[in-house]
Amino acid sequence: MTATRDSAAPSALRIDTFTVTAETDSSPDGALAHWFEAVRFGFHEARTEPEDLATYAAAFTSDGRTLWGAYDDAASAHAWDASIPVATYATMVNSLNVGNGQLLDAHQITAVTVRPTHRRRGLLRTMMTSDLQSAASKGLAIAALTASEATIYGRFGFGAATFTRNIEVDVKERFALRTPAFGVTEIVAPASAAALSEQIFARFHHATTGSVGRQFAYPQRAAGQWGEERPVEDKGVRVAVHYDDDGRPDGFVSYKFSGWGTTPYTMKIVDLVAVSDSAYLELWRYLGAIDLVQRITFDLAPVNDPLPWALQDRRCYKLTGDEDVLWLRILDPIAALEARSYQGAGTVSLEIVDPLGHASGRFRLTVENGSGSVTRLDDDADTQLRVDVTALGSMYLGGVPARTLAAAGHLTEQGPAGPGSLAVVDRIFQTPSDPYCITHF
Ligand SMILES: CC(=O)SCCNC(=O)CCNC(=O)[C@H](O)C(C)(C)COP(=O)(O)OP(=O)(O)OC[C@H]1O[C@@H](n2cnc3c(N)ncnc32)[C@H](O)[C@@H]1OP(=O)(O)O
Repeated sequence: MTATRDSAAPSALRIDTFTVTAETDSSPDGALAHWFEAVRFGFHEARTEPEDLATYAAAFTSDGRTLWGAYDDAASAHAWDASIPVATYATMVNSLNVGNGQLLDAHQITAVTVRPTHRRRGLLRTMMTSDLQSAASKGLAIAALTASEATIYGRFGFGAATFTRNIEVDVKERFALRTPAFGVTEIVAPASAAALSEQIFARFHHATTGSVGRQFAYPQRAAGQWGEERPVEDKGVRVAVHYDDDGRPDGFVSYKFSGWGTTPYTMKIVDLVAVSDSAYLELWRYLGAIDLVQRITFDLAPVNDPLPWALQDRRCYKLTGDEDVLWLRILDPIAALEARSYQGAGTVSLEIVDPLGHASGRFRLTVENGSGSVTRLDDDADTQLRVDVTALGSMYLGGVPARTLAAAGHLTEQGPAGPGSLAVVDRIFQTPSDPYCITHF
């Protein structure tokens, strides 16, 4: 474990950061155990079981996580152990599919908690501003997170960029698909499930704009090797894999029965990954054929879900919620805008407004044959559009049209060449499908 100290912490608090490695002390008295105590406290979860710490340490080592803890050395007598941080924060780097199969390293932020006794004193702001500065100086063009509340991260330049839907599907007698069946679906032996899920996710990740690479825990949870609460086997999780006509696995679903006490009898999808729309529908055909089940719930359905349109009776499909998943923060607009692909050709000049300064400036984006190049302009150059950095994050993957953000005041046409530039942005930023992120972190 390597540690550094941040002297910018609010007075009397000490911020340490450490990376988890194979040598990290995972004993109940170690810094990792104390860090977990704080995170689980922050998210209202039960205290960590000591025997789980070594498993988490191995997982975090594989993820390459850096952990932050803010410590209150001046805690009064009888207060919780001063070695348990009063605030936590963690980062790792994973790839983000920015469209057209292009993967860009994204700086991921997770495990943000501040103890109620220490909230609203600027602890989050201290950790976040110092971390974003460091990520930008390492050359990471984008930071990403999934947010517990929509009100926290806009002030740091993050905009909601991908969305999913919560659905309930009635799988009683009237459930049937109108699409022709293809391939086969098999129940997977528990020992093979993690590797198969990884293999299928890798294909999905390369094919899906908005997907982020998964941390160590994902295949374990998909396979039931890890349960929802603890990294120990959950024997209630079952896994089915769909194989295409050539016998190649192209989708999996892992699911768990909610119990005979739940009515209607409900199967909850733990994870579902399909590399094509047809594999997705075949997994639903399988789910709809499970006997004794009346309802299936899924929290990560795509916004433009083909399922209701493939059902004989689209009213089997009920939308129960709408969620933002990935929030993006552009740190380097030149690298970020040049990494994604575009539709056709067009030119637009932008003034990016970023209160933290990372993406501030004036830029010209020139798109030819779907590729973009970006030039920094003089600070007093005329530009056609003024855009908040949060809006740039929201429109970056094509998930939110610029005209929608403009209507909400986040984007404004300006200057003599401004009129019409919004339409140009909407045309060139359009993507063939909605960005779709099915990974929380
Ligand atoms: C990526 C993730 O991990 S998402 C999980 C986020 N964590 C949680 O939801 C756990 C419960 N909440 C918490 O632990 C804390 O309340 C946190 C982490 C959200 C905020 O920590 P704090 O140290 O209190 O934030 P800090 O004092 O730095 O506030 C910075 C600014 O954000 C604002 N802010 C902080 N939390 C919130 C919130 N939940 N809603 C709205 N505004 C907020 C503050 O008012 C402040 O605004 P200002 O700069 O305009 O004055």
